[in-house]
Amino acid sequence: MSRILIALGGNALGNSWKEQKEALKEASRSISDLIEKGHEVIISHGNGPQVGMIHDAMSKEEMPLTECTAMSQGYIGYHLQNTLKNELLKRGIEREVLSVVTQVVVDEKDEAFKNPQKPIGRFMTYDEAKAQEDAIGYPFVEDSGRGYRRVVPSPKPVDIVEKESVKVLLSAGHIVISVGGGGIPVKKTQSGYEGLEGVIDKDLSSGKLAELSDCDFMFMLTGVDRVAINFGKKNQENLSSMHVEEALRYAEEGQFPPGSMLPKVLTGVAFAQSGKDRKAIIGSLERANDALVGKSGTIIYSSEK
Ligand SMILES: Nc1ncnc2c1ncn2[C@@H]1O[C@H](COP(=O)(O)OP(=O)(O)O)[C@@H](O)[C@H]1O
Ligand SMILES: NC(=O)OP(=O)(O)O
Repeated sequence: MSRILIALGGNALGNSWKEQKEALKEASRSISDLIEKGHEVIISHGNGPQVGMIHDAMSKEEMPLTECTAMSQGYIGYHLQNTLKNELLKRGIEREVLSVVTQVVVDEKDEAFKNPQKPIGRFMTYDEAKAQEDAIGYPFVEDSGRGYRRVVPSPKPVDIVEKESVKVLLSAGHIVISVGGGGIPVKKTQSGYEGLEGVIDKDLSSGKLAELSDCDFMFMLTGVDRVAINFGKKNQENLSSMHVEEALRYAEEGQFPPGSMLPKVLTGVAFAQSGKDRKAIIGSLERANDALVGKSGTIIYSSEK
């Protein structure tokens, strides 16, 4: 039996509440397979498309991104609690599934605040993105051949405020959802914690949570079956495994874009190096079970495969 953190990609959640619920029914089947096999599971999720949608919808209120991330934790967390609980009940498994609204401490001097790099919201054409930049001042980037998206600051996670509660819930046997959307970015002040504008990368926060909760495996489930080098080019090569040194070399060569695959690979490297026999796997949700037995996904390892 292993303890596994599963990080669900924001883009694997669809573009509307209906699509999200259907996608999470599918995710809940894969996650339940792991639970049925006796593994302990912790879940985190992205919120890039969703936090952009919420921010746009709340624009009249000028709702800060921090509050929008909190809303996305409730919105996605509810669907996940509901679909996973129902799938477990169908299989005769009685377990509590609950979301922890999670704050993540960041450094207010993080360079990311001056250099927005995290794509959020919907994919746009160049002309749409440029018009939005001219009208509202939102900078944008091209995102992995899929279109153009708004970018926001994405500070690195330093600590998880609710980490002790997460550990208590896990040791009581509950299935916990935490650091949704990377967690709500906060800074520590003399009088407590205060929200900061940005969206933390959920893979980086998930890596922290996986280390703190002593996981054996960390799954980053996204839109591709495997990490590739020369991604999107004629000579694309999908990788079934990467030693940490190989992964860092590819990262140096610029094989992984900063707003998408780079944080996953760097998180995988840090997790694999953080303890003996810890392994990170990047792969697709549909093939999560295959990935656990090495038939899919890209395993990142530091000692033995
Ligand atoms: N080298 C690469 N190998 C595989 N996928 C890549 C690579 N570079 C960019 N990508 C793209 O990055 C995406 C994963 O990043 P992203 O969509 O931000 O993740 P998430 O699913 O967590 O939201 C993949 O679906 C793929 O389109
Ligand atoms: N917060 C975050 O990293 O979301 P995505 O995984 O959707 O980009």
